[in-house]
Amino acid sequence: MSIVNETADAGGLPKCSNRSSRALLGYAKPHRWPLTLVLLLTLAGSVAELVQPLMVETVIAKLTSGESLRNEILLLTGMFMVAVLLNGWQTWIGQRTAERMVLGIRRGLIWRLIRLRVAELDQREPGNLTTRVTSDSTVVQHAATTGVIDLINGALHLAASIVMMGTMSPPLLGITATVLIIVGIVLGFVMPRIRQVVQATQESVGEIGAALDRSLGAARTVKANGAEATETERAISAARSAYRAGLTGARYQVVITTVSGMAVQTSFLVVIGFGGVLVATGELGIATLIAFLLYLFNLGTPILSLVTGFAALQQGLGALQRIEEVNQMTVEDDIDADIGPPTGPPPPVVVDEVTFAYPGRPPALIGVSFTAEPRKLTAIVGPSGAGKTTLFSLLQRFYDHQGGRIMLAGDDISRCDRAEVRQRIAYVEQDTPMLAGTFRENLVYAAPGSDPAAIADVLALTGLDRLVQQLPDGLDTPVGVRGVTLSGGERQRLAIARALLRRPQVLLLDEVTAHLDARSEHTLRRTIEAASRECTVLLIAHRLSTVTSAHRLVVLDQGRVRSTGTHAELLATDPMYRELAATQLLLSES
Ligand SMILES: Nc1ncnc2c1ncn2[C@@H]1O[C@H](COP(=O)(O)OP(=O)(O)OP(=O)(O)O)[C@@H](O)[C@H]1O
Repeated sequence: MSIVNETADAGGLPKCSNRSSRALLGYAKPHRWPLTLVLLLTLAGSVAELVQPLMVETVIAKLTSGESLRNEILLLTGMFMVAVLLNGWQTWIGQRTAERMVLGIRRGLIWRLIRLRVAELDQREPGNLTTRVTSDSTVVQHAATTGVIDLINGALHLAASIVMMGTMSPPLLGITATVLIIVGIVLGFVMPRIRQVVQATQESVGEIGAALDRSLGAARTVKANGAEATETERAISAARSAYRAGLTGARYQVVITTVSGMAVQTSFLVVIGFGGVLVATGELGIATLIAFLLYLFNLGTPILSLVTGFAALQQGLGALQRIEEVNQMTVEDDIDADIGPPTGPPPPVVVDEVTFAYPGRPPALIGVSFTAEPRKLTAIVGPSGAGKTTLFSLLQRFYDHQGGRIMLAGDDISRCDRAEVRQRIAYVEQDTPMLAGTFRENLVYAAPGSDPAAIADVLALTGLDRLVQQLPDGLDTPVGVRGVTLSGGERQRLAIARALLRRPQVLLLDEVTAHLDARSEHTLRRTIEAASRECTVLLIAHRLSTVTSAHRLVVLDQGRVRSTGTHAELLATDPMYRELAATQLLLSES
């Protein structure tokens, strides 16, 4: 089944449609006054158009009686000038309102996307989310401004034309109305389908974004695996879906414009024929017939306004559904509190019977309990998949634990604002991502006001001072996209320096020694020891050599705490730990 059909088959459309229409009006509401002004100006332009056939009728009447046309010509010139000026003003106000609206939509989306909960982000592709800000927002903006105005203007213009035509000749209006009803039926059939097509197109555009984001984000992996063809096909297949949906949309557009064009032309011919008979029998004046024909001819304008306004509205509703999806996603709304740097001595971290499962997965942590003492190093060890990183994610409140408590200085962190928790607990991730920018920007990322002395201290503590001296522009040297110009070890030390600069009370380090050579590891061990004299340090380690001197080791296995103790105690009591140590040739060292 094609994407178009899949979307078209989605159930619950009327309900969605009402919700989306309300949401669309919600976006237009803050701009109601400028939009009203634009509408009034557009209506003024329409009135000028509507008056013209009447004036032509007068001109023809005066021409036949040989009267002077001076006043009419002056009036026509004045109306023309006013119409041009009003049109310019209306265009400016309309465009400015449209830009303001799209800014508002984008601002809201950006705010939410950056605050999405980690659980939401786990399920979605970033590229697809991005296109909602870049692409869907403009479609909605077009619908809420141009679409709504075209629709109202078209409807009023059409109604006024029909009234004028009715006053001139009811029989000729009857002919015209029959044709208009046919157009209405066709529009009623085609319009809802346009919305489905637009939604399908926007989904495909989202997929193109997601596919490219995936390939470019992992460009080296793609190249190293020779996966260029697969990745190209993935993005192009989404582009093809957009193309197919676009073509279906184009077909509907053709149906609409052809039917409305033919309707106007047919009624024009019939009115000429029938009107000619009325003129010949003296039931209708020639000037009135010409004025009627001009109204009929000009009917194309309001019909086109109605059609384009309706189509824009349908398109907007389609795109709006994707924007509304973002508005339904859960966000972290407690991270904007202005919380100063943590004060007081470092607290213990008490993990008490904590249980957690990812959605649809067996529990990743089951009844985990231990205490990390302040100013001490607590190491978390255990085989891959044991739940070590998950534990850190809970400590950062990336996810909320489902059972038990995590206490920080006597407070249950699930009752604290995330802003406060993250201000007190610094986290150095496993793959230490860097941001494009300079070395300094990455260093002071979480502590922008740091003074040069504090920066020099952390650089010395992490052994980065020598590297910075060698960089061409020192701290102001760019580190490249995702820090590619630094080695893995340098990135890790920079990430630790960044965390330390914040002077946190608790420091979480996830596999920070993974990329280090013996010398760097030695430097880092000293750094960690120094940090653990200042704050509560929890360290996930695969390489036991980094944690043999830890105050306490917590051995996790399949989501449970298997044992706790010092290195020596665990060697004596825990066979699995002894085996881990043995595989790393530690037994001979100890
Ligand atoms: N975002 C996620 N969604 C669903 N399941 C997850 C997610 N992250 C981890 N898991 C699962 O949870 C379990 C624990 O993973 P976790 O990353 O905490 O282990 P770990 O001990 O840190 O492993 P490693 O040492 O290999 O990094 C694993 O079974 C993993 O597949």
